[in-house]
Amino acid sequence: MASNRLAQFRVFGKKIVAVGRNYKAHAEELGNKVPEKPIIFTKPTTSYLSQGHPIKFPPGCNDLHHEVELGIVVGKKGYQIPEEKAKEYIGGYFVALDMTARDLQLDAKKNGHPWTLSKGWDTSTPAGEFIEKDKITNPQNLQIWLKVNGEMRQNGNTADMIFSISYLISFISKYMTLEEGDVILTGTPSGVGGLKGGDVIEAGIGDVAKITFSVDKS
Ligand SMILES: O=C([O-])CC(=O)C(=O)O
Ligand SMILES: [Mg+2]
Repeated sequence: MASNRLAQFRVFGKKIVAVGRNYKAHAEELGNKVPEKPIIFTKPTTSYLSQGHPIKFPPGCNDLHHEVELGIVVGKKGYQIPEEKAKEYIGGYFVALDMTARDLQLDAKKNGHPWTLSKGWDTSTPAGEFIEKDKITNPQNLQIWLKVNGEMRQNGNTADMIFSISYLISFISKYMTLEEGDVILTGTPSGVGGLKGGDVIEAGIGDVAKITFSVDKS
């Protein structure tokens, strides 16, 4: 991928594919079973938010949660990608937040309904700048962390993913073509929690990348 700007994956990326409960400790903290195969959902690209703009509460939400995640930017088109070739399809990385209206999601879960609105409203995917692939030697050994108002809330390591990045690329592409600029959100470690208006979120991947976003409850 030539340019290193977020705009790059906005322009080319057609979809955001997200993975749920990919860290045992997070599945358990919300009282969910540890999955035997990846739980996949999608978010619209209109949910992207770049730094300098506030995260908004969606209508009807009183329990807005942060979820920091390692984002993978797909580097080239592929369908039914073998796991051993998956790394060739990684174009780069970014720090992402999979913002979640936990009360709306709980309601959807109870009724067996999709999570789309609880994960997909405008501003629900705050994203950092594109990180070149060669800046990260081992994406399965990265600290991912998130602070709210300076206090550490999430502090995990990508080594603890249940399903590896290569496995996820192979699994997702069995069903849908991955295209250049599409992104995969690889799931959140434990420590998710509620936010209020005026909170400031800082999150990052080790010392490679950091993002800052404020929360607006108006
Ligand atoms: O909402 C959830 O708990 C599922 C999810 O996105 C994650 O695990 O990252
Ligand atoms: Mg998530």
